[in-house]
Amino acid sequence: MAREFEFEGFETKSIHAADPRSEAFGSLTVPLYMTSTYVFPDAETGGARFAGEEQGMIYSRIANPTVDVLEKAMAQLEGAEAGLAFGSGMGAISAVLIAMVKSGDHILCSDGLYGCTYGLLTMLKEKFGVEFDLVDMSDMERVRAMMRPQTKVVYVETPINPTLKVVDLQAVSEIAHAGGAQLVVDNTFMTPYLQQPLKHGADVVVHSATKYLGGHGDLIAGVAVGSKAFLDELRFSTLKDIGAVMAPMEAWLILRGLKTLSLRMERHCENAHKVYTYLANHPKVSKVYFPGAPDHPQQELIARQMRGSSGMIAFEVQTLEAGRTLMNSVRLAQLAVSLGEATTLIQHPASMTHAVVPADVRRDEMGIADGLVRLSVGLEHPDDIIADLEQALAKIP
Ligand SMILES: C/C=C(/N=C/c1c(COP(=O)(O)O)cnc(C)c1O)C(=O)O
Repeated sequence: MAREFEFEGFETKSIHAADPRSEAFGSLTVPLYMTSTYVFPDAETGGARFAGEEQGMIYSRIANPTVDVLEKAMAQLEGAEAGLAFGSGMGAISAVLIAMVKSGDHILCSDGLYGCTYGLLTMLKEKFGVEFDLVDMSDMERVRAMMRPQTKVVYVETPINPTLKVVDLQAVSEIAHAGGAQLVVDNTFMTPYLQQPLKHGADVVVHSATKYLGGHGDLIAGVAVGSKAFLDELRFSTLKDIGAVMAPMEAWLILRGLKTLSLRMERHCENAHKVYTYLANHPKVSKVYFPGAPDHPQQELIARQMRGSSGMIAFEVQTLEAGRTLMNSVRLAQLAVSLGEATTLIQHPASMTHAVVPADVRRDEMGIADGLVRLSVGLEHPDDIIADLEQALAKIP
């Protein structure tokens, strides 16, 4: 079980949230329950647990003791009543959205989303008649105008993958709630160390735990946090019956990642600021998108909503060819999708993470240019990251 807190510091909570002392032997780390099923003491107990009349483990697709500790730890770090773990970020997102909508409903989204999230929305529309629209959420009048009586969910990434635009959660939540909709926020790029959307009016927060939460590029996982009532509903519906469950090993690794989350996010932020300054002054870089930019137009909102920039930077070079030359020339950064781990990663959204988005939507609504490159700034020495970019940019004719 995760302990109830008498300490306030995030750094303390993220280390002590997983309190295994209720387990046997007093192990300091959480025991790893590599089991698919649980033995009932007698038939009556088995029946009572299936009927929901008695607490207790039934089957690891429904709950697992190691995963349970992670769920409670994530709820505490995000300031939620409850958490639920999934086998991937997309598993969490699909379970939440499918639970919230039915045919004929409408989802209003930020005008930028991870490519597969857009793919999921397209599938829900084409196969199940759930409509969705993207809207520029820097214009609240436009958001209000796009709400429909059928709008059940307002779905937001902030900062947006990959353009890093920031959305005012408090303002959007007021519009969503006034229209009878729930606000779902994907907090993957920030983590609860840098941003806690529930404090700004979100109803549910989702994460790709694959990224900063695990922090070491060695797992795929997802998490949702929110009200206990909603997450209990999810557990026995779109988790249990669709089945995108998190394995106990992944939960154990994420709990280990959480212990250094605050340290790692501080270093990701620090390194990203140095890399941003380098890129912003480079003659071959035409535009840089970074929430930590000192002249960022949304400074007031960023200061109110975010504790730091995180480690993500997007920037444009003149052409797609120039971008490819750059990506083919890095030697320290790795040319790979994903983000949020110790290794600096570089990728090309238009042809990789967002290739699934129709070109007109990708370019005209999401603002993803063909020359846009996305950098997940890692934990290497910043001088080495910059020297690597310097030699790679020099290769652009
Ligand atoms: C290759 C994956 C990338 N992203 C993923 C992602 C997911 C989906 O998370 P799983 O990959 O299902 O854990 C959810 N939410 C956000 C904001 C994401 O960036 C990527 O961008 O590089």
